Amino acid sequence: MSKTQSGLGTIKRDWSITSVNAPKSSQEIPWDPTPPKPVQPELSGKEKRLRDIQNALSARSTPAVAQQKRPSDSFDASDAVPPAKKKRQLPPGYGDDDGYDPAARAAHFASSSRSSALAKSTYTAPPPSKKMASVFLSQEQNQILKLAQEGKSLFYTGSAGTGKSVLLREIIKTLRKKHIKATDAVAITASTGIAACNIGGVTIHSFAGIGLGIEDAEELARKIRKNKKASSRWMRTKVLIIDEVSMLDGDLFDKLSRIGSILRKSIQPFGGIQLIVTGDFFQLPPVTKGSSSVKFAFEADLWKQAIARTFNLTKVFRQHDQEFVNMLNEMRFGKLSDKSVNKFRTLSRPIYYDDGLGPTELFPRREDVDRSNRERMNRLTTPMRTFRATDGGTIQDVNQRDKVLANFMAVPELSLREDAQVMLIKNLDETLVNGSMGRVVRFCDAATYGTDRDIDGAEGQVDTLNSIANPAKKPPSSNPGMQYPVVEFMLPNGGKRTLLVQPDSFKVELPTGEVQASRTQLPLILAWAMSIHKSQGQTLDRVKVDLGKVFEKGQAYVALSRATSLEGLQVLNFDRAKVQAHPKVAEWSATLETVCE
Ligand SMILES: Nc1ncnc2c1ncn2[C@@H]1O[C@H](COP(=O)(O)OP(=O)(O)OP(=O)(O)O)[C@@H](O)[C@H]1O
Repeated sequence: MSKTQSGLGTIKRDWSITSVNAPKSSQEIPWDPTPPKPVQPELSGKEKRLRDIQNALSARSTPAVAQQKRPSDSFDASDAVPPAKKKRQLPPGYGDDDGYDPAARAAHFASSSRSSALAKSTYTAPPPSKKMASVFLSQEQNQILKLAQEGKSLFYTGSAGTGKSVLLREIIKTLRKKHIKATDAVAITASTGIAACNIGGVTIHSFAGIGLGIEDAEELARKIRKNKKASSRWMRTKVLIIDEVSMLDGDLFDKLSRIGSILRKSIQPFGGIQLIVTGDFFQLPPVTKGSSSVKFAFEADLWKQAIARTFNLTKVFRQHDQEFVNMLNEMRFGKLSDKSVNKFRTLSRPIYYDDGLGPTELFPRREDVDRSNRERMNRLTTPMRTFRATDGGTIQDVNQRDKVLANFMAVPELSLREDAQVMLIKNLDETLVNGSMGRVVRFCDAATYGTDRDIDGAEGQVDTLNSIANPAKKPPSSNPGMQYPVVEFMLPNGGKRTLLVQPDSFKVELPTGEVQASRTQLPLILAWAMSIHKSQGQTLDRVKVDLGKVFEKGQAYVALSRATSLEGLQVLNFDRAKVQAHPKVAEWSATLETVCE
């Protein structure tokens, strides 16, 4: 059966509520929907999301957490074929990774001479407000935030789309505020470079100064002592945040804990540093070498000692259709019912979209991603323009720096043509966010764009990335005569918004503010295809996955759970055997009750 769908862009912000059936073993925190909103079943998913976004935007009361002014951190960066920005989709107000300060931006729009011009921006839907909307954490998210603020070491998990990343951003903001006098007190790390880029941090290896971390803890501690910067990080850190812990090796967790104890001369795990750990062990596992069997972080000897509390988020924000939520949950545990298998099989039908944007096809291997994007580009006949990144940073070793840069979403060389399907990889405001899908409609220089001389542009098309994302400063390497892509983005409400996209900066920064690696590039990637690894954390309205190519446990779950609806999901070669949960994870998750209090 084929069907035509009209345009619905990638939804970054969901405000309505869907609960997943939590495993009995999990620790549930009672919660009420905040803000309370009755579900109106007669609305379509798209209408519901639009309604909820509008409600949220017009809500008068803002929760304390959402009102907190962002610290003036300035992370950006992403990864190589990922997800990161797992990079996860963040709702409005969560632009920690883009150096965005809503207050500064609002002030700019109020005072800037450009504000009147911006008000003329052409939209096919109601023009969005320029300020980032507040996010209302659910009660369960708020409870965890409170404990983190009180200094508790904790691990929280939850199925895909339960707002782990959103909560982590809030925890980071809150803890940075708490430790405002010691800028490097909060160390933000993740198990992989891509995941680290998504939260504006560094890899746990890089934070710890352990290189590959092959030696034993004592030897590594000796090495770190000789490295002034690394040992000072260990001594000054008060909170260690570890994201995407599912990909962290259990032995490494133990080593890190022991290193902390040795360096900080404390018998406590990690030398007494508060730990905030998150991730979903049902998603991607640690990379194993050769035939060695995987050891998850929860299998580490010191896991239970280091993690005082474990929580399981249960409220799914990404999907609104309870049937789909249930199917994904069954899949997560590798226990698909016949009904769900049959339903997944029906998803092999082609889906036709009538707005020029197709699905993003998710592949396990980067070669397939590159090939697919290349093939689609080659079908276009318009002239190709190539944009090369400018790279920098304090890492002197070129190979090492390139390794870090390879985790950025922003690519070293971006070739575009008119009609190319692209994804925005920065949060700009409440409608243009990391993950927004669009199409290149033309190329134009910044001086001409939106002026009388801009004969190709419709009247009023004057939004530029510079004016939105970086009002106070010139874009990093914007060249006045240079032509940049004009992209027509799909908005969450089904409308469109056109933007001149200019270069922006991405960086990996240590807690001290040292920029290890930076890249200036257009905040766009080709989006006909993406790797499952890079898609981790994304929220996509249109997804195509061929499960025949999936080889790793957790990959199928990650890929399919990116989709916001069954209507926007095409699944080829569905095979029950491809969606098995790792037995160790399934077993461990059943013991969560005893891990939790
Ligand atoms: N409190 C909230 N209010 C509204 N929307 C939210 C909230 N928390 C999360 N979301 C939205 O839910 C979606 C998924 O959030 P997020 O990426 O944080 O989930 P996740 O648990 O990290 O998912 P995954 O494990 O798949 O990466 C995003 O679109 C996000 O904006």
